[in-house]
Formats: sequence, C-alpha cells, structure tokens
Amino acid sequence: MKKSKIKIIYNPNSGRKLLLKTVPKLLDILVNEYNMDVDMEGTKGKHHATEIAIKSGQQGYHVIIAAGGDGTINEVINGMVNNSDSKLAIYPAGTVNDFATHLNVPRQLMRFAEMIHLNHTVYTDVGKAGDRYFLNVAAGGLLTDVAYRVSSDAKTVLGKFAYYLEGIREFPKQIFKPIRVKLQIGNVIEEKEILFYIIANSKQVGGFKNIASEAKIDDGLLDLIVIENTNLIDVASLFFLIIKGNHINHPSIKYMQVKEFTIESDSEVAVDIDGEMGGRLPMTFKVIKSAIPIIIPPKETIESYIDKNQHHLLFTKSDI
Ligand SMILES: Nc1ncnc2c1ncn2[C@@H]1O[C@H](COP(=O)(O)OP(=O)(O)OP(=O)(O)O)[C@@H](O)[C@H]1O
Repeated sequence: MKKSKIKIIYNPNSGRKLLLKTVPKLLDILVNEYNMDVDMEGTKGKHHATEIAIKSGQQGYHVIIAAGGDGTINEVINGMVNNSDSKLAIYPAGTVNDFATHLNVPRQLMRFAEMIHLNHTVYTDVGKAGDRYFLNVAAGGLLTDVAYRVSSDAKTVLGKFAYYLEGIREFPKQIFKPIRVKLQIGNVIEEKEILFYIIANSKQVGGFKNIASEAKIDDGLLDLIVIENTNLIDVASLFFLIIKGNHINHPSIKYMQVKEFTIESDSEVAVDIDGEMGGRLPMTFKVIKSAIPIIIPPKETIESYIDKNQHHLLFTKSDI
C-alpha cells in the first residue's frame, strides 16, 4: 500500500515554544508507529505558513498538519482553499484553538497520531472575509479607550471581548462605543446601532463553547450574531447569558444564518479574522461550502479524547 505523505507546518513560537519539542515527537510516532512518510517545516514569520501550504498542495501531500495557534491555522487554510487536494489536520497549540476544541481534536500526541491514522474526514465550510478565508470566526466592534487601557496586551477586538466576558465582575463602565452599521443581506438593507458583531463557522468563539449555538461547520451557512446597542444593565446581563450560551433569544441579539452579506460603517471598525487583525469595514462575508477536507476524531473515540479543561482563560489577571 502507498504510504501516506504528510507535511507538518508548525509555528515554533506559538504556545510557549512547546512545539519545538512536540512536533519532532509527533513526526517520530507517525513514521515509526504508523509507517507514514512525514516531514516538518517551521514557519519563519507572517504568511510563511500560507506559502508552505500552497507548496505542499502542489507537491501532493495527502495531509497537511497545521500545528500552532489560530493565527497559524488561519494562514495554512489560506494556502489550501482552491489550491490543494490535501486534507487538513489541526494540532492545537495556541491559547484558544476554538475550532480544534469544538471538534474535540486531541492534544495528546499518541491520540493525535491515532486520529491521523484513522483518517476520519469531513468537509468543512470556510468563511471568506474580503479576500481572506477564515476557519472559525470573523468579529469586530469599536472599542473605547477604556478597553485599550484596561487590557493593553490583548491583541485583537475579539480577544478583548472574550477577556471582558471572563472578567465579568470587573466589567468597566463602557467597553464598546455603539457604531452605526449598514447590513446588507441580498436586497435587504438594514441600518442598526450595534456594539459588536460575530460571524462564526463553529459554535465555539473566544473560548466560549456555545456563542454560535446553531452553527455547524458543514451546513453551508455562516452564523451572524449582532449585539445591538442597549443600556449598560442589559449589556451586563447579556454577557452573563453569553457565557451560559443562553443569549440568542435576548431582545438585543440578532442571530441569523446566512450565505453572504456585507457590513459597512462610517466609523473605522476593525475586522478580526480567526483572532488576528484582518482589515476594516466595509467588508463582504461569504461562506465557501465544503471548502476543505479535515481529519477529525471519529465519534466513537471522542469520549476518551475530551479534555475536561477545554475552557481556557484567554488572559490572566497579570495581563492587565
Ligand atoms: N517564526 C515566527 N516568528 C514570529 N511570528 C511568527 C513566526 N511564524 C509565524 N508567526 C506568526 O505568529 C502569529 C501568531 O501565531 P499563532 O496563532 O500560531 O500563535 P499564538 O499567538 O501563540 O497562538 P494564539 O493566537 O492561539 O495565542 C501568526 O499570525 C504567524 O504569522
């Protein structure tokens, strides 16, 4: 039988540099336990993972293992959509890894290698935001100066949003400035004053398991959640509901499942893409159905994979 040809693309700097140790071990297990043909390549900086993924697709690798945080995974998928017949597997090594966590991808090396061997594959949708693809989420809002002062190390709008959800007891007076947006879905245009928007492919965003509770990675739809402008008491109670995953019927939440839409604003509103800064509004978002084959654990093995501590703190108190 022909050997599986596997490329591991890893970010040596993500996840406290642990991948420098774990990736060679993973390679060793795949080669020696499962008789696979494996090589690995570390990324050297921004967008390098995309370049390697494009090249690996052209070179006919059967599987590309993306090892790193959500930023690295995002760069890898940007090199795979429309470029490759390779399958994707995610070895999660960052702070959040929403998509992999949602799919119960094991972090333990033997289990992960077994998952690659079992080769259980589904086709996942991806989102497209402007000319960039995202695997899990695009999001944004207009943060106030307070938000920047309180959490200066938090990288992105989504990161700060998740931070405030975690630190709910220290909820500052005002995090978001309401912004006027124009939302266009098909021929329907709505103008709204909003605080935040989230566009999700999976249910889990920012470490919270059920933010997009209706989302499925293979339904050909993106889940758009708009948090409309509301008074402060409502925002606080709303955030509690979000933590519990009980928010979608709240009067200030608009939850829609759509294939394509455009958001515009007169304000300068950032768009986070899979947790990294990805441009500004106006932007058109669309779903690319079944864009990438991805190896995930088969149902019957998941129970034993589940990490009881999947819910991560994005930022600790020492970050502020
Ligand atoms: N060798 C490198 N040195 C510095 N940055 C790199 C290198 N290789 C890749 N990068 C960049 O680092 C960014 C962040 O990487 P990644 O998301 O994998 O790690 P992380 O920040 O530790 O994870 P998380 O975002 O989950 O906290 C990526 O956008 C990528 O472009």
